[in-house]
Amino acid sequence: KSTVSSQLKELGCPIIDADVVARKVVKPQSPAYRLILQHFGREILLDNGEIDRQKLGQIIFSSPEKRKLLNSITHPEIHKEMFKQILLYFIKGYRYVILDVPLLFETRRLTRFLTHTVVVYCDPATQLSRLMQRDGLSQEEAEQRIGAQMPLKEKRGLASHVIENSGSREDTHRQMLRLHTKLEDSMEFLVVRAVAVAAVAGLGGLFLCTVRMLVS
Ligand SMILES: CC(C)(COP(=O)(O)OP(=O)(O)OC[C@H]1O[C@@H](n2cnc3c(N)ncnc32)[C@H](O)[C@@H]1O)[C@@H](O)C(=O)NCCC(=O)NCCS
Ligand SMILES: Nc1ncnc2c1ncn2[C@@H]1O[C@H](COP(=O)(O)OP(=O)(O)OP(=O)(O)O)[C@@H](O)[C@H]1O
Repeated sequence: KSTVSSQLKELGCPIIDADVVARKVVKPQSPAYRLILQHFGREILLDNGEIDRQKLGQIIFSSPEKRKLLNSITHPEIHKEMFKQILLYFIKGYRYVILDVPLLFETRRLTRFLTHTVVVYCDPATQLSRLMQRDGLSQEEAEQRIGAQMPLKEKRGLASHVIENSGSREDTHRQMLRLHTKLEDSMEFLVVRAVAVAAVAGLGGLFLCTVRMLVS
């Protein structure tokens, strides 16, 4: 996903990266940080008071219950922050925003606000070896992380568009350009801008409707 979203960023597309947001919402003294400490204890902290991501990762990727608990703490905060950022882009006049979200189909919370969903697919063996290489993980650690998410094959069936990324970056780039053109063509930005003005004027009830149109 990050590979494709950074290619889209180079084209000037606005991107909201859920992984970046996830790091922001657990900064020391934030509500999610406090809840994490309450439930996981101070032993998951680094000396500087920040969360030791490696330690927390070891805990949650080897226990589905703990992962569920962490998700229940972080996901509402992540989604709130993402909606804020979406609205900001909208106010700035962007016609749409691209969300880079690892657990989109697993949490299902966001999908109803989106008209287009894109899965960046690669075959399982390639996924495993790329993850091991990128994060310096053992095979077991990488399998645990992949096992904590819906299989890509299943996600592929749920997406409205698929980018096949088992091959070269150049091939992926070409597919991304084709998809970008197709999606740009499908934007109805005049309607979207009209709703944005209403939302900025404080018509709170229109917020969800605004978001739905924004990411269309
Ligand atoms: C557990 C944490 C501290 C580990 O951090 P770390 O920097 O070591 O790993 P990173 O965030 O890069 O994730 C590693 C891999 O695991 C996946 N992943 C991350 N969180 C989860 C999760 N809750 N469930 C399934 N897969 C996950 C990522 O997509 C990635 O493929 C961190 O992933 C986290 O805070 N997760 C909970 C928030 C979350 O769900 N983030 C996903 C995006 S919304
Ligand atoms: N076509 C490709 N050829 C070679 N390497 C690739 C290709 N696409 C992605 N990679 C590499 O695979 C690794 C994983 O890709 P990327 O970080 O884009 O995945 P992601 O879906 O964002 O992952 P996560 O959900 O784990 O954050 C990265 O090191 C990336 O550079």
